[in-house]
Amino acid sequence: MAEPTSTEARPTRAYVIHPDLGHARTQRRDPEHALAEAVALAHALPGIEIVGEEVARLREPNPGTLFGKGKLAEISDRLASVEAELVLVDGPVTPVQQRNLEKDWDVKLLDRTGLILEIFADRARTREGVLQVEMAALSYQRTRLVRAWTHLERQRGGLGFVGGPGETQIEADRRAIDEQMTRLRRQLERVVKTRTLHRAARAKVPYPIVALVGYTNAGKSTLFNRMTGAEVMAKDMLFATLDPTMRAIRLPDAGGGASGRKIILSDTVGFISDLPPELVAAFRATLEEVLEADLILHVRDISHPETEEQAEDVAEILESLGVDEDVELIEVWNKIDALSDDTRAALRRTDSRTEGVQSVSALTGEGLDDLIVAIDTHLSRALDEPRTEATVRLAFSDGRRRAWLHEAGVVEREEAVEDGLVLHLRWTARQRAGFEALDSPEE
Ligand SMILES: Nc1nc2c(ncn2[C@@H]2O[C@H](COP(=O)(O)OP(=O)(O)OP(=O)(O)O)[C@@H](O)[C@H]2O)c(=O)[nH]1
Ligand SMILES: [Mg+2]
Repeated sequence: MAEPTSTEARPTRAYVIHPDLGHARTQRRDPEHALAEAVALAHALPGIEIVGEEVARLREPNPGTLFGKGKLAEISDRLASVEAELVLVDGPVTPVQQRNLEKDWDVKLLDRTGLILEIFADRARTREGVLQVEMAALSYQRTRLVRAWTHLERQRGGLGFVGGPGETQIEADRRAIDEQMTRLRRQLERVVKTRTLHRAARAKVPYPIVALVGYTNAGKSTLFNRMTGAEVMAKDMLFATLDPTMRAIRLPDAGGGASGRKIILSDTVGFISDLPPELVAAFRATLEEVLEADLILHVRDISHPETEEQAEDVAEILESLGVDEDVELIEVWNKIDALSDDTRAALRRTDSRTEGVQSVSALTGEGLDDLIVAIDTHLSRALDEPRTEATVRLAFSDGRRRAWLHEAGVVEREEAVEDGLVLHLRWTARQRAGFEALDSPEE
């Protein structure tokens, strides 16, 4: 095994492989996109230089070496020619396969779970986040005591908690891990208890909670920053946000639209496909805020080629977290600035026809006024605010105020009369005040 000759902070040369099992399992995703996502994941790890990447097709995983003989040699040559030190395999690798591949290729190897754990370990900020990553890492490591992935740890002092046990004392190590997990679990319980107290204190603040959720890199933090003026890290890096960040804000007055309602906005960790099961469980509590949200904003990167698949993944995870189907939810179609004019115009049409969809650009601010009106409307519904009926008469030319009422979702019925439109409404006092604050059209 090639040991680094010194501890200088030069980046680790990493090679990314996405094993494509083809028809061996139902493949929803284009393997090239999966590889691109794996490379993006790898970039999220500090101190890494990607020196190569490939989709490696295999008909059936070999139990001993994952890849068959020919493939093994082929990849080995490529690894040698780029002098790779670390191989990231975007999929599950058994401990035995890992050991054999490391020996055969003379590299360190991380599988997908190991990689995500490394990233989580690097990103965790709060006490609870750190403890959860430690728990997840330990339970993962317990199953593969053949060898710990000590390479990165040595490089940058990360993941010290997994300790890199040697291969000689597996039994003792297992016991030590169990003890450590028990300790962590106790600490975690204490932290969660404290947090519950905090939450109880916050519950007295009568602001509704609005949670931003979505696939990683969808633009949640960027939107959060736009809306709060805060500088939560927004990076073109997966998992830029690990622990939820919450901030109380007053909804801005969107051109006479929204009400100045106070809300708590919560930014959360991004989702990814095939989140390792250990992590789903471990991060459930991190996403607990989502369970308490009065309104969920599902932020989507609508410019991403696999935006539909990503949305399905998010829906699945929300369901597995126990988010109720009748929780109010707005789909925020983000990054419309990155679309062609035609696609964008088409989206805007769909959006204005579809309840619960708002297209925006968190980057340019386009569409945010409408989003704020929609948040207000959805919240008033979620909070079950009392509504009254009203009728409003508008001139045919008053398209703006008519659009506002439709956007706010308060129109029950519309009829044309001789000199304009009569709109029958059901609205809350807040919505009424918002409408009355709109400028009247020039007569
Ligand atoms: N073109 C374009 N890029 C955007 C927009 N919103 C966000 N981005 C970019 O997308 C990348 C990811 O944005 P983030 O806000 O960090 O995404 P996130 O959803 O918080 O990601 P995680 O925290 O990793 O889950 C950054 O490079 C942003 O600048 C947008 O409306 N248009
Ligand atoms: Mg973020």
